[in-house]
Order: sequence, then C-alpha cells, then structure tokens
Amino acid sequence: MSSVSPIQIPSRLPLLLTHEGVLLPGSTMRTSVDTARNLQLVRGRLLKGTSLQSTILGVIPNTPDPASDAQDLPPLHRIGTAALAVQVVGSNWPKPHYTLLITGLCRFQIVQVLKEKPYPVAEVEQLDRLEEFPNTCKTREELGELSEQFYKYAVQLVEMLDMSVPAVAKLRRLLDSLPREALPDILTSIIRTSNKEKLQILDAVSLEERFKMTIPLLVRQIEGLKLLQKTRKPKQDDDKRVIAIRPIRRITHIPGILEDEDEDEDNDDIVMLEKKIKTSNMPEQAHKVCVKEIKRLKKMPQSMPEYALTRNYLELMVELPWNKSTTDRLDIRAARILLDNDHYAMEKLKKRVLEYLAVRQLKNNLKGPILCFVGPPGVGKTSVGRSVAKTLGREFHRIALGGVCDQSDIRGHRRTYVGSMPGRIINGLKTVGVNNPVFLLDEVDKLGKSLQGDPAAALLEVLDPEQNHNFTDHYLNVAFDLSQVLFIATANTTATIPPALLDRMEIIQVPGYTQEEKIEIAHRHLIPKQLEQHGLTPQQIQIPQATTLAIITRYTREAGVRSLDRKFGAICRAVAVKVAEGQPKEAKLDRSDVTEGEGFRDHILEKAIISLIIFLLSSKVSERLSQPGVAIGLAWTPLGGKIMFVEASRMDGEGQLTLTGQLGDVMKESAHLAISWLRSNAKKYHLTNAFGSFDLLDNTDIHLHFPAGAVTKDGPSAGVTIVTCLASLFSGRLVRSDVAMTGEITLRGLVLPVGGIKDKVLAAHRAGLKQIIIPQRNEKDLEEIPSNVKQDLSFVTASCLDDVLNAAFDGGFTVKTRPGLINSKL
Ligand SMILES: Nc1ncnc2c1ncn2[C@@H]1O[C@H](COP(=O)(O)OP(=O)(O)OP(=O)(O)O)[C@@H](O)[C@H]1O
Repeated sequence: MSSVSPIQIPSRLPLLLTHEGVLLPGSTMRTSVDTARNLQLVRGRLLKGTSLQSTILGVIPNTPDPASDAQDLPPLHRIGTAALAVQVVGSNWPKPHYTLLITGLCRFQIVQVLKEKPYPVAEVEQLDRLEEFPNTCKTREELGELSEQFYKYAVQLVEMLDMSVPAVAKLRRLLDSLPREALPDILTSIIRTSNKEKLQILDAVSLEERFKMTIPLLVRQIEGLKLLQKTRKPKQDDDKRVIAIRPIRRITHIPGILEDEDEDEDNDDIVMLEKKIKTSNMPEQAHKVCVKEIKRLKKMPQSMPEYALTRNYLELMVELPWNKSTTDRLDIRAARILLDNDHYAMEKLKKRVLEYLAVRQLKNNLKGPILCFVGPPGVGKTSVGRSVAKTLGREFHRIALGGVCDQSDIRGHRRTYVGSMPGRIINGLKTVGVNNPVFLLDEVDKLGKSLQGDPAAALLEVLDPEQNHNFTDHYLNVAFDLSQVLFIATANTTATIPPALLDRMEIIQVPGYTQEEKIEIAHRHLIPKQLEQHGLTPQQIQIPQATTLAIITRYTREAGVRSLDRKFGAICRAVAVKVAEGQPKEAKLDRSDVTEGEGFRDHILEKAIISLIIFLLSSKVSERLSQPGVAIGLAWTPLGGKIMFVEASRMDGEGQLTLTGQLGDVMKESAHLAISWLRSNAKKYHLTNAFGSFDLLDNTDIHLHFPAGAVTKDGPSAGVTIVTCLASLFSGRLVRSDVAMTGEITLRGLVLPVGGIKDKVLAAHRAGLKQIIIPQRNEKDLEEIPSNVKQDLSFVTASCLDDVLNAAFDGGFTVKTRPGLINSKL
C-alpha cells in the first residue's frame, strides 16, 4: 500500500453517456457529443464551470442508442470511468456539435442516479485506487507472478516494434516506470481489441482478474505479429525494421491482419537506400546530408508530397558517381590512328587535339584549356569529341545547350520548387555513372538569356578549373567535384559566345570541306555507314565518285556533309525497297536508279562530267554578270563560306544612296566609304555620272542591293566588292565573271585583311570561279587551302583598291587602257 493517501474522485458525478468506444483508466479518447443530454452536460457544466472539479465526468459506456434519449433515461452500464475533460472543441453550425478529449482516471460504479435532467447526475463509488506516487516494489510483491508474467509479455510485444521510433521507446520506458496495476488498462486500449473485450476489462474490478483477462489478449497480439513477420518476404536480417518502420500508426493499431504490400515494398526500399548510403563512399558532407534526410524520411507518412521528393533526392545521391571513375588509357600513337580512321581531312583540328592529349599525358593532370571547336554544321565537331572520349577510354556524354535560357538548366532547381530537378551537368554524371567522362557542350553559341538568370554565368563555374572542384547544383545542395570531367565545347560562331565564356576556352576553327574532301568523306565514311544502317551490301549498290560530285554540287549546298549524308540515306532507302521487293540479293540494281550508266565509272568520263557540272555552274554565274554594276563578293556565315552578288543601279535623283538586302551597320558604313572613295577618285579613273559629271552623285541616286534579302549580312569584308561594283556602274564596264573578292577598305583606298579566308575560297571553288582577290595581309591564310583547290584557282593579293580594280576588269582599270569613257555616259 502507498504511504501517501489515495486521491478521491467526487462522490457525485455528471454522467456522459457514450455509445461507441470504451474509455479505460489511463487512456485518452476523443468522443463526439451530439445528443441532447450530453450537449446539456457540456454547456451547463464544462463550459460554465471554472474549477478542476467541474471538468470531472463519469463516462458510462455502451449506452443503447443515446440519440433517442429524449424522454426516459435508458438503462445504464453499471460500471463507468471517471474522466477528466481535457479539451472541448465545437461549433453551433449547421447544428450544435462538440468533440471532447477525455482522459480516464479510475473505475467507479453507480450507486444511485440523483437526477436525470437536463443531464444525469449520479452518486458514485470509486473502485480503483488513484495513487499519487506508486510504490512499485510493494505492488510487484502483491501481484506476484501474474503481474510478472503480464509485464514480460508486454515487454516482448513492445520490443517487436521498432525501438528507434521515439513513441515506441517511450512506451518501453513507461512499462518500467508506471505502476504494474495500471498496465492492463493502458495496454488493452493500445492493442487491437474489440469494444466488447474492452468492456469486459472495464468490468473486471479485481486486479487479479484483470491481469488474467489481458494476458491472452497480449499473447494473441504477439502471435499476430509473429505471423505477420513470417508471411512477409524474408529479407536478411531486416525483418524487424521492416515490420515496424512506421510504428506510430501501429502502436494504436497493431496489426492482426496483413497490411498492404505496397507499404512493405516501400519500407524494403528505404532499408536498401540506407544501406546504399552507408556503402556509397560519398564525401563526408554529402553523407551527413543523406543520413539526415533518411532519418526524416523514415518519420514521414508516405502520403506527404515531401516523401517522394526526399526519396528521389536520396536515390540520386546514392546513384551519383562520387568516387567512381574509368582509368585513362592514353596512347598518343593509337589516338592518332583512331582519329585518322574516324575522320578524313580536318588536319589542323586533329593536330591540335593530339597536342592537347599529349600535354595531358605528360602532365598527368587534367587542368588545362577547354577546347572549343568552331565551325559550320556537319563538319564533324561532335564526332571528333566522341573520338576523343574513345581514345581516352572515357565515357562520352553530349549536353545540348542550344536554346537553354534558364540557369537552372545548368545548375538545377532548389528542392523547395515543385517539380525540382538537378541540372544537366549532374544529370549527365548520373547517366554516365563515372566522374571523369568527356562532356561535349554542344552549341555554346546558342545559349539564351531570360529572367530566370543567365545560363552562361552558370557555365563559367562549371568550366573554370579553379572553381569546378566545388560545383554546387541547387538541387543537390552539396558540392560535387567536376575537376576530373573533360569538357569540350562546340559552336558555329564565336560572335555570340559570351566574352567571359570565350575567355576560358581555346578556339579551334573547323572550316568547311572542299568538294574533293567531301567525295573522300562520302566514300570512306558516309556511304559505308548508310549501307550498314539500311542492311545493304556494296554488291547491291555502288555509287561512283562522279555521282557523288553531282549530288554535292547540284543537290547540296553546305560546308559540312550532313545533307550529303541524308541524300545517301534517301538513295539507300530507295534501293532497299527494290531489294526487298524480291530482287535476288546479289543482283545488281538497274544502274539508271543509282548512276547514269556503266561508263560513269570510267575515269575519263567522270572527269568530263565534273567539268560539265563546273561549266554549268560558272555559266549560271556569268549570266548574272552580263551587265555593268554587278560584282561577286565572298561572305563568311556560320554555315560556311558563300559567294555573294552585289548589284548597283543609278537613276535621276538628288544624290541619295539606298541600300537593300538586310544589312548591318558595318556593311552600310562600307557602302558609304566606297562611294566617298570613288567620288574622290572619279577624275583619276574618269568615272562620270549619266550627265558626264565627275561629281557622281550630282542629280543621281544610287541603289545598292545585296540579294538573298532574308539573310542578315554584316561585316566589313564586302568593301572591295562594293567599290568594284560601283566602279563597273560608273565606268560602264563589265566585271570579269570568274572573279570573286573579299577585303575591307579604308577611306584612303587601302585593303585590310579579313577572316574566314579558307571557307570563302572553298565557296568560290564550289561555284566554279577561277580568280580570287584577297587582301595582301591574308596571303598566309592560303597555306590552309588544299593544294587541289589551289591548282584550280589563281589568287591576286591586293594591298590597295588599284590592285583590286586592275584584277577585276579585263585589261586592268587604269585610265589609259580604258577605251569606253564615252560609253559610260550612256
Ligand atoms: N571529316 C570527317 N570524316 C568522317 N566523317 C565525318 C567528317 N566530318 C563529318 N563527318 C560525319 O558527318 C556527320 C555530321 O557530323 P557532326 O554531327 O559531328 O557535325 P557537327 O560539326 O557536330 O555539326 P553541328 O554543329 O550541327 O552539331 C557525322 O556522321 C560525322 O561522322
């Protein structure tokens, strides 16, 4: 017995009549109040009373149909639980309704109902002792073996749950600290029991009887859990954790039947995830974050949106190749052979790539400039990048940057975002599964900008060897070391690459191909590849070189070989249909489908056809130069070199200059420069307007047009062409139809160097032109021109406009040799 006097409940208690649920001493329950008597009790006593005593109620369970209690008091259960009303929540709309939170204190029995209305009040007798300080030793002795047995089962049951969950651990501690006599009531309300069973426990006033009745309930629960463990998939030694991974729900609701399978699988996954985190070898900081996140995950209900987010995050973290890399096997000789085998021509690029690899081999560390291949589409930039990865024995991954205008594309979204994802760099690493791949940043010149930040700025951090060992993706929120990644960038032009980015890269120009190079590439690489892709054999289709040339000159107009490749694809498809239609496999195709006759393979005939094609092309060009006031310039575009016609006409007017053809400011300035120079030199060259005046703009308007108006043109290199075209207009002489030119001019008539000479020369060659005028200071660029192209062309290097004009007109442009002064007035 306790030395402290037991606490007494009041001898008169207002009665709360309940229909569902049984409140046992020591447990808490929420009950709905909606009958008239109970509503009166809440309003008249709980809400009005101010003392602690006014919050004590007698809860009578199992009242038959309390809703119809308007008149007489129904028969009441003899034993009830005195309870403390801890909380009242309610509203008066649409009809009065309250919810009570009540905690059971002790049993009582009704001696006599004192009044029935507005709510029943009864004289009661307290049945359980309420001790302030339990004397556990004494109780243990008194209850002896029964209590000990009960305690052991209770411990066994609780220990079957996951002790790492705080609520379970607390329950375990309570088993030791609470008086043993309180345990049967508390455990009965926790484990899965029916109302009827709870009622029996409530009625078991004798403690001994109560222990006897609850032990079988505990045993039943333990057996239920054991059965559950057996029926689950055996998973090494994780069973225990799997069963009770979400025990908060199960403490109040320990399963006697199987829970649904999905949840089990999820729990298995979390255990696996935890194992992977342990073994993933990630840096300490990342590991810490993962451990924290998995702890949170375990406590989170699966229905929470954050559950899926956290799980995806952790899955990414364990998948990332924090420490996984491939071993470089760099052999420069093998690399050279591989590059040569995969790519024809592009000597300069291959040479630079080999130098780059050699330095890396010697330095044995990967810090160095980032290579950026710049050139027209389809010249093999991407494919060289792939070969570099192959030579190094590294994984290859291409990141297309064209149109990327949000920095989170590079750096990821913060996880607070709905639908957040890591950026392309981290995604790429996840895809390749190693931390030292070759990343090809394709089309860096086409990065956009938007309100969501500048992706180029994010790329700076990625590419800077000083910073990228600590690259932080917003989604990961921990640093990832990118220093082992080999970055190669590609672009069509450097003009649109942000300067800060350009500064971090070493630019390697990849010019377009000559016709001969294209023919070689076609026959060595493109055609065999297409045949293989279409399941054809070389016996089934043969494409002679002359046919290839015809396709190049007549059906494709490009610096690279991509459309040429597509044309071969189209031919192969057509042939594949014929083969599939049932012609014998080895049978040769009707040549007319593919070539233009057996004789085409004859070398001489091929040459003749080539000459014919070139003749046709040149005659098209010369048609356009059959009047004064037209000249051919050479332009460089991101798609390669192009020939460009410049046309001029004059009419009566007030000295106005009209320019059409979508020109940029620099081009417009060149036009003004050209006119100024010609006006100041009109006398020297005897250039006059239609009225015979040396003041060329006197009563005269000039219109200069650059055809292909849909394409914006800019740059100074058309200067010499504009001068030549206007000189032709004012002299009435024709410019030679086989001459193309390029060069910037000054007001004093000097010719300055320009860029893109190789592409421009190749374009002129493709168009069948014969002579090319280039600035003298560009002479060194002629070294890059393949010798077979050089053979077909003659070059004039000009240092001033005199040189240009003398070369552009037959017989030169000096005054003495010019007979047509009078004609020019016509
Ligand atoms: N010199 C070459 N030798 C062999 N094949 C080549 C060569 N140049 C290009 N090719 C082939 O042409 C195709 C197009 O090349 P690729 O995709 O690398 O071009 P790209 O320069 O990267 O173009 P883009 O700038 O449009 O990305 C590929 O199939 C490639 O193998």
